[in-house]
Amino acid sequence: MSKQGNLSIHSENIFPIIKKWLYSDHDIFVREIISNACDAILKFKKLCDMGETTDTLNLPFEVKVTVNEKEGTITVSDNGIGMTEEEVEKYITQIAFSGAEDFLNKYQDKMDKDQIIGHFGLGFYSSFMVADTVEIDTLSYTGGEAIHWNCDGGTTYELSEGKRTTRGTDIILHVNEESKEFLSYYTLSSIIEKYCNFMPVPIYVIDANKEEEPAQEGETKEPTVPTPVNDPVPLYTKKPSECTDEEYKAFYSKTFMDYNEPLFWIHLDMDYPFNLKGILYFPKLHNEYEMVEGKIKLYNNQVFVADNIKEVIPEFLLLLKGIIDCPDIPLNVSRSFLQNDGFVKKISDYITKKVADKLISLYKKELEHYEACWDSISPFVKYGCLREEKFADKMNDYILYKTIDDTYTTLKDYLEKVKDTNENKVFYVSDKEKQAQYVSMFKENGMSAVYLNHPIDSSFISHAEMKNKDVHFMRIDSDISSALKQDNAAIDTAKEEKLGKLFGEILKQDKLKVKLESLKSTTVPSMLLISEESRRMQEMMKLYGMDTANMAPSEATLILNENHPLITTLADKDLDAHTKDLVCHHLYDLALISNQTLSAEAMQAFLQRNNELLMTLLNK
Ligand SMILES: Nc1ncnc2c1ncn2[C@@H]1O[C@H](COP(=O)(O)OP(=O)(O)OP(=O)(O)O)[C@@H](O)[C@H]1O
Repeated sequence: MSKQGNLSIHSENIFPIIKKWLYSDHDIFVREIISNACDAILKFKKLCDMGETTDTLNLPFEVKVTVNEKEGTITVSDNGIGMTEEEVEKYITQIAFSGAEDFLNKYQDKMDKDQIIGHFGLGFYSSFMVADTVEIDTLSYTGGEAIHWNCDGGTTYELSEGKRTTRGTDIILHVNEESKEFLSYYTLSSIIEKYCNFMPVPIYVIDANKEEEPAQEGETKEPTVPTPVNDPVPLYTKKPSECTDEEYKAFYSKTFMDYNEPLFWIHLDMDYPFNLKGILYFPKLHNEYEMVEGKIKLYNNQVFVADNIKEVIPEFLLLLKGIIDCPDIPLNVSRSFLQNDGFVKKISDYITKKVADKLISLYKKELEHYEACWDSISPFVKYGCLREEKFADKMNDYILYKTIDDTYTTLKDYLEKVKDTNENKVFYVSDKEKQAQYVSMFKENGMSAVYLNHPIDSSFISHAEMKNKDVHFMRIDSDISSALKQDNAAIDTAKEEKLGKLFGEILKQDKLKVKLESLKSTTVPSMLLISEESRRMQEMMKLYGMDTANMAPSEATLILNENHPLITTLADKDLDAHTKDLVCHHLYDLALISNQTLSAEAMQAFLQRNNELLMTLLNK
């Protein structure tokens, strides 16, 4: 039997386009050809299950990829369903080809290759991206003649009698000059691992040019048992009830090459109204400022599609590591289509809901563990709240705040605790070092404040205020709470005025307010309070790249403690001008220092003053 045929009337332009197109990721052919081979095996298995065939020859089911660098070929062999002559003509030359033609007509004008999510649809013909000639050797499970198909990338193909004696198909690619890199056993193996690591049939990669090392004299050599490059039954395809913690952890480290244990995970398993399986892992952060580089691998029926597709997976989840396998997502469509697709939105809503449910259940059932994980997961949860309204609504009562006593609290519990001293006000620490003096004052007075010192927190604070209407977040140095002041202490206004005038004349800072307060603490003579609003405004302007250098400093108030001897002496004693100047500057600098770093100039003056003070001590 030998026969020639024309591929299609419009085919002249197809091959050059296939060859050029998707040049950047032409390794896709690996996925297309191997997934066809797996499909052929699954189809045959199905026939066996249905009792349609009793052919048990040629087992076990497997796909073999043989690379022969010397001959320049890659052969993908399967022992699946095979094809008859009619099927080759129908599926390969008519349907598949018209599929490829349709596909290219549709997308060749779109220069943006990312337009098509998974590039599904190019199918068998993607092999012509890397091969000049492609051959098919196939024998159908229905028996009959083995078929050989051959096409050299022109407009015709040849059909003749094939050589296969067992059921299945060999696809032989004669790799072209420009694609020789794929003939390397290691390159090809790693591409197969990338695209086919969870395909449902064992896949073996064989180096045809590798010679077995001869056994040494007197040595009996054990034959090497080949191992598949893939995991045909990945953990996420199993039922959650069948998986152990150890298996989840092992799957994590193998899949993500991360040898740190994940904090916890969510096994997704949905059949209706869409199919979705997967596992999402929460990785552990090594320090509080680290942002993990997450990775969500998207699969379609165990065939790898791509990493981190934000059109399908809510963006904030990309901070996690995980696998999502959803056969229902339409992948041969543009990204902008996916973005606006209601069905895809439902999938992403489902995943978001599952994540929130898991976190809430941890809070309710394993609070201790949830608290232990909080520092690692908090940037993720907060980012999620900023990005997804629904997630924020669900999580609102389960967001933890770390207090200055190193305990964890919810917003509700915090507000309940402070309702007598600072109702609806949350004092927070944004910088542990710079605000240490305020923290110790709070602690001395039994007051509570929370740490919000992650870069994400400034945005999160505004969001939390929006969600919790009456609540105000105040940085710990922005206000003097009544709890820090002495009860019912009347301020001597004449003294306050006198000191205000003195500091005004000496410091010459128009914007600086001076206030006398009767603080409980007798160790702090002066402190600086920075207005929350004006500080936030400046921070925001900085964030948007506006020049804040020449702007007036944030509204600040210098608090002088009426109960500190330095202040009373300064107010009451008749001091010479130089001493007054020295003490006022110093009190201001001391207040400033516990709030921010001094400018170079201020630091210079401060050090000089210190020296002078030491000299006066020595000269006493
Ligand atoms: N190894 C194989 N064994 C048996 N049939 C095959 C094999 N490879 C391809 N075929 C047949 O050729 C058809 C066309 O394959 P092609 O890869 O072009 O498209 P597809 O697999 O149907 O869809 P997709 O575009 O998603 O890949 C397949 O549907 C199948 O019937």
